[in-house]
Amino acid sequence: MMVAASANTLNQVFDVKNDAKMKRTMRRPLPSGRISPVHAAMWATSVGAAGTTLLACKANYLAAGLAASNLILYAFVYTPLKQIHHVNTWVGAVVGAIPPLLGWAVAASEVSLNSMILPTALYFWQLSHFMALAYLCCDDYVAGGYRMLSFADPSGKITAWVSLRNCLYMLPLGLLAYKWGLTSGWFSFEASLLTTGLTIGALSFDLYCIGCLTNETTEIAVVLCVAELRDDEESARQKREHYRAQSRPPVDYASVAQFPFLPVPVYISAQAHE
Ligand SMILES: CC(C)=CCC/C(C)=C/CC/C(C)=C/COP(=O)(O)OP(=O)(O)O
Repeated sequence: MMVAASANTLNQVFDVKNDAKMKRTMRRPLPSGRISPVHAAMWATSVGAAGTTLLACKANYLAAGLAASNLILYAFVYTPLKQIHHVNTWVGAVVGAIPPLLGWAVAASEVSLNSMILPTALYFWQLSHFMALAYLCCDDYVAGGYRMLSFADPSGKITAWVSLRNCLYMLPLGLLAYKWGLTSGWFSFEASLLTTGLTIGALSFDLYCIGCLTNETTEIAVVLCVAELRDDEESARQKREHYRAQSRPPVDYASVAQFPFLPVPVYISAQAHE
């Protein structure tokens, strides 16, 4: 927890200017000025060093090494990469997948094939999660200066496909955990039920983006598809707005559950906040 807190804090220290430009993150302690970057950096350094030392002394060097390397991967590789290339999402998914491996290393003093089930599930889940987030908050990410796959994908078709593909990869993991003797049959059943639910959600996202769940005409979809292949980011943004204005999802789908993976962030204007 201490090393994760340190990594998260460093991420927010490095991203402070970008986070200040995004509605989703602008009210966090650093961009809103409630905590200074120097204060945060000092906290991150001390808690990170203390956490790694504790792991090395009270658990084992494997756990301490995993924690320290994950901190470096998160704060010094993933964080700058967010502004350079959309591959950042795949790197970030590795970062988020390491904590259960770390827990395993603490308990067993080793990592084995068995220990990879939960990290693998988290890796695939995060890709689906961040694809949905990058699609829903696309303009916010553009404003923040980050690079996401959804930027050059105004119709959302590629983003939705990546989301669906990673949900499909999650489907057999519960069964695999049971086959490897890690869990009970009930766990396997419940995990399969949950991942099937996620996959159905991702499938509806996919169908929505290819136009099957909207009143959008095939003609618009084809025009946008061709436009995507040759457009720059600004015209991609205009096309995305045009696309959203043209294609309305079914009322229930939009109003009851805009997307099944996560609640859509609620933006409170600065005036309303005061
Ligand atoms: C031991 C150790 C170091 C564990 C780290 C665990 C951890 C904090 C994982 C988070 C992974 C991740 C990609 C977060 C998103 O960051 P983001 O910068 O994209 O999120 P944001 O846009 O909301 O700031």
